[in-house]
Amino acid sequence: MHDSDSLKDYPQVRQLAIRSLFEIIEQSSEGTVIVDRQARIVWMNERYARRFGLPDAASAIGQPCEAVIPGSLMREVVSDGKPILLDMLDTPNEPLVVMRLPIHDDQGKLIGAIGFALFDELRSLSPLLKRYSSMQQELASTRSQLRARQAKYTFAQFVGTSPASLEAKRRARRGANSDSPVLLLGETGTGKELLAHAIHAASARAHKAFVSINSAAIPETLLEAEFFGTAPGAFTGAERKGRSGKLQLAEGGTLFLDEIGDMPLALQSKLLRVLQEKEYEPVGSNQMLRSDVRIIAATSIDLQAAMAEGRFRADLYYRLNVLPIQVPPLRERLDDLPALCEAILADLGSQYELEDEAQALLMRHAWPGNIRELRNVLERATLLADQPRLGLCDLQEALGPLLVVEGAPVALNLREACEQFERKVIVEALARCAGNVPQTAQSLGVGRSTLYKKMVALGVLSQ
Ligand SMILES: Nc1ncnc2c1ncn2[C@@H]1O[C@H](COP(=O)(O)OP(=O)(O)OP(=O)(O)O)[C@@H](O)[C@H]1O
Repeated sequence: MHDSDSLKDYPQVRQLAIRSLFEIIEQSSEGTVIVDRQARIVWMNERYARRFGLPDAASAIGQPCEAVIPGSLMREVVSDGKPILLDMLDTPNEPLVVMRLPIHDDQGKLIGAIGFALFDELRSLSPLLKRYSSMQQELASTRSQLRARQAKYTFAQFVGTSPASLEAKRRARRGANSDSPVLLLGETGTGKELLAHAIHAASARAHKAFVSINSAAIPETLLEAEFFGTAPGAFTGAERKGRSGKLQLAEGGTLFLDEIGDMPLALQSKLLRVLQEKEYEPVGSNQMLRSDVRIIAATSIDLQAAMAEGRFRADLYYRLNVLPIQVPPLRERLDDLPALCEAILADLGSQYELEDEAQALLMRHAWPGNIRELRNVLERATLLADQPRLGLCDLQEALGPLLVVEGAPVALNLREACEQFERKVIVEALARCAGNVPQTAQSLGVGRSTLYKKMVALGVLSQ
């Protein structure tokens, strides 16, 4: 009889094929396991048992499959009866390529499932596995980057129930519900950045990135590349490969432009184009990229004055000024001070408390550095104090010279009154010049070193 004759009896051939298939896969696979209808292991080969740290296959019998094979989906197969022809099973060593098939009895009733771990013998799958593991790595790094770029604050962290605070919060919430630009205006340390985070966190873009760029902190020559990124080959050395700009990192999310008033004019024109056309070119590229970002800008300088002096483009100002939010200085919302102190002290360590006289002293200070200054003062007081109850002396020491808030009832002698007036003039001029001392000195008509000396003497600048 020819070999081919034995292939004519189809049912017989089918049985042989089934047996051969089972034997070949069973022998060449990394492991085989059979479970019953309850997903309990009824058989396992020795190799597979050892892979999962068992001394022998017999010790697996009767155990739920997941107890032996973490992440096993055999239970899914016995519950819905559907095969999983190709899947990846993560194991502590390497991922396995697995195949899971339901087992039916002669009447077609589902009685269990068989799983094969195909790995070593399927070398042709190694490019696939490589790709899978590099995709896993990429996914993990994208996830961690996104986590790092998520909003750090929510509205709940903006402490304050004074009318001025509630109004700023109300407008910010309105900003969160729209996609239009938001312009946060207010002195340094008033909580503009906190509100920008909170707006993003409450917006529809919350699951995407929140990216900040501070125009005052980055040298002008680097700002454009930082903003738009660079094309491959645009630079030599480390930058040769090209780099994503903040706009690209914020794609789909929110771009926070801190100290927008310090943005160079050339960059202002390019930003305007992004806002209007929603496209930009990375540095050294001639390819336009589409951009979908929500802009929140903040400044502590007077943008109207900057416009009048030609330092800020009027068209950009009008484009950004869709929803202006004035964040009030602390001296105009001293009602918020007790709650702010409590929140900050709780953040610094739950044991600290302020005595009444200490609180009263803080209520008299004008807080040119606003809540940032309050935080620093309280932090300093907790470091200097010997006990958790912070008294008047602790706060006097931490605060330094008091800058008395206008209108506060206080008896001053002539020298103190003159000093207070000088301090007020200097602090206001500094605020107008965004803290730039040479510019402030010029505007006050005094020399730079004279101004520095006065600032130290008056406690505007610590020594
Ligand atoms: N209403 C508030 N409640 C609680 N903490 C606040 C509040 N406002 C500001 N802070 C805290 O004060 C500090 C300064 O706030 P933030 O950086 O948001 O100010 P800013 O206006 O952006 O300052 P700058 O203009 O100098 O960048 C931060 O530690 C912030 O968490």
